[in-house]
Formats: sequence, structure tokens, C-alpha cells
Amino acid sequence: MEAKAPALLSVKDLRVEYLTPAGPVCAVDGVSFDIGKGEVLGLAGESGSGKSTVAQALLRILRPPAVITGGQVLFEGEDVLAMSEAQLRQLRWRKISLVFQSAMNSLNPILSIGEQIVDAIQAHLPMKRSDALDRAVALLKLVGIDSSRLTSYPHQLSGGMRQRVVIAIALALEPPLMLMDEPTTALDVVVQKEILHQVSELKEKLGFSILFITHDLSLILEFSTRIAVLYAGKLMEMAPSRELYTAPKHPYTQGLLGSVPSVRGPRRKLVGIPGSPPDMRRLPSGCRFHPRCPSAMDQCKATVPELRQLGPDHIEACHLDSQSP
Ligand SMILES: Nc1ncnc2c1ncn2[C@@H]1O[C@H](COP(=O)(O)OP(=O)(O)OP(=O)(O)O)[C@@H](O)[C@H]1O
Repeated sequence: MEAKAPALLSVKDLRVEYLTPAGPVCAVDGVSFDIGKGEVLGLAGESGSGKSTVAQALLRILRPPAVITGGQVLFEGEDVLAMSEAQLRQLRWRKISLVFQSAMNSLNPILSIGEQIVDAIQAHLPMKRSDALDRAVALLKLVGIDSSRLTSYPHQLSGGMRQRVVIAIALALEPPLMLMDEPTTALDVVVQKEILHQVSELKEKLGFSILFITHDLSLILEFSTRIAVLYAGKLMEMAPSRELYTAPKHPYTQGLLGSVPSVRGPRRKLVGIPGSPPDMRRLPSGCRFHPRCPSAMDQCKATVPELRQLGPDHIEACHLDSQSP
């Protein structure tokens, strides 16, 4: 059996609340996961399940009214939640970088691509401008952009190219971990896949790890090593991608997969999950998924299911499976 890579990032019992005037909303409730070196952990779940809140908590870039109210985040053994602002400046970009959906629109319109990459490098590393420029050329090449584009302005590039530039900037300091929050959602399907394939190749070459967030389960299945499924702020199931696809245990995971077209195998009828996620201010009792669950039992309304180990790398929180021997 392949030895498990030591955790680069370890998240334990993370809890984030939005302190709204109407009372606290617990958007991330006791979420735990590890990311190993070179691993891609996909965070799946419908809109509002807490995926972006998790990513922002890891970098400590949550904005009020969000506050981290519990848990532990260890990156390379260092306690991120205890870091000072100065330590966080060393962590962001250098150790953990972030690519988000609208990043391609946040490039500076009046600076050339080359200038922006050079500025990003020089903001963090004591490097001569000519060396930084060489690095910018190499970075653009890595993401499949010709060096002749160095003098182009963002508006002269397609959306896909702009997002590639953002990925190049995110990789400029060779961080061990990249957080990708809906990195390609604004782009057309073909460009999305091209970019994600390229990122996968870069990951193999450079050895970084990825936390990959998207609501698109088919992309998560294709590009992640392991997948964590969130529902209303709670971790429902986590397993290696293949195992999650072939043997999903949680009715919520099964429901999510029911809305993904099958690439191989027989055509199957797409069935979504009836209803919609709960209002986070008025969560259902017991298992948060029970009002939408086709297999809900009385117990599901009464008690919150604990996460249980189903296999060496497979965990799930559901009363149904705690009943089977
Ligand atoms: N500014 C805010 N004020 C109050 N509650 C918020 C705020 N932002 C987010 N939330 C709550 O946090 C929950 C999680 O939001 P988050 O954006 O992390 O989810 P997500 O899974 O990333 O969804 P999406 O895919 O739509 O971005 C939401 O359901 C909402 O209840």
C-alpha cells in the first residue's frame, strides 16, 4: 500500500461564525481535514455550504462579521490561528496562495502583465528587476503564455489567459499550497478543463498541493485526489475521489453525484436533490440534511450523526451506516 504523505496542512474542528445583527450564523461547524504534499483535496457542496469560508479562514482573510471561533489550523506544523500579522504576511503568497473566481478581473488595467508579475515578485522577494523579469517570462511559459504577451495589458487578453496570468502570479513564489476557489467558473467548459489540466501538470512538476473548491462536482471528481463533501457547514463525507464516485455512502453525496452526467458507463437519468439547503439561521435539528434526505429516519431528526471511519481513508456522518453491522 502507498504510504500516506505527511500532512502539509492540518485543519481540526474549525468553526467560523458570521456575527450578524440577527444573531450568529455558524457557517463552518467543526470541520477537520488534512492535505498531504502533492495532494489535491476537493471541497464539494452546494452554494452556501461554507467552502469559501473555509478557504478564507485558512489564510485568515475573513472579513467582519466573520470570526474564527474554534479549532486549529496547522501549516507545516505552525499554528496559523496564533500567527501575528507579520507572520501572516510571510504565510500568504509565499506559503499559501489563493486563486479565486474574479481574480482575473482584479488585475490592474493600467499595468502590463509583465509589470504586474514583476511587482508581485519584488513585493515579496529581494530580487533585481531584470531577474524578476526573467522569472516572469518563465512563469508565463509555465502557464502556456508566450513571452511576447509580457507587454500586453489585461484587456488585450481573453478571460482564460487572464486567469492563467493570475495562476502564474499565484505560483511566482513557489508556494507549497495553492487554494483555488472556483478558479475557472467564469470561463467556458473547454477553457476550464484546459486550465485545470495545465495546473495538474504543473502540480506534478513543481510538487505543490491544492485545495480545490468548486460547486461543479464533475470537475472535482476529475482533478482531486480526495474529496470532502460539506453540507450547511458540516463535513458529511470524505474519501478518495474514485471511492467517492464508485461507492458514495452519504445520501447527500449520492444526491450530488445523481446530478453529475456519467462520462463512462451507461447513461443514467439525472436526478437532483429535492429542496434546497437550509437557512443557516434556522438549522434543522439532528442531521442538517434530514429534511431533504430520501432515507431519513426518526433518529436523524433527533441526533446529530458523528463522523465515523468507514475505511482507511473514508469517513462519513450518517445514522444509516452506523446501523449496519
Ligand atoms: N457576510 C455574511 N454575513 C452573514 N452570513 C454569511 C456571510 N457570508 C456568508 N455567510 C453565511 O455563510 C455560509 C457559507 O458561505 P460560503 O460563501 O462560505 O459558502 P460557499 O459554499 O463557498 O458558497 P458559494 O459557492 O455560493 O460561494 C452561507 O450560507 C451564509 O449563511
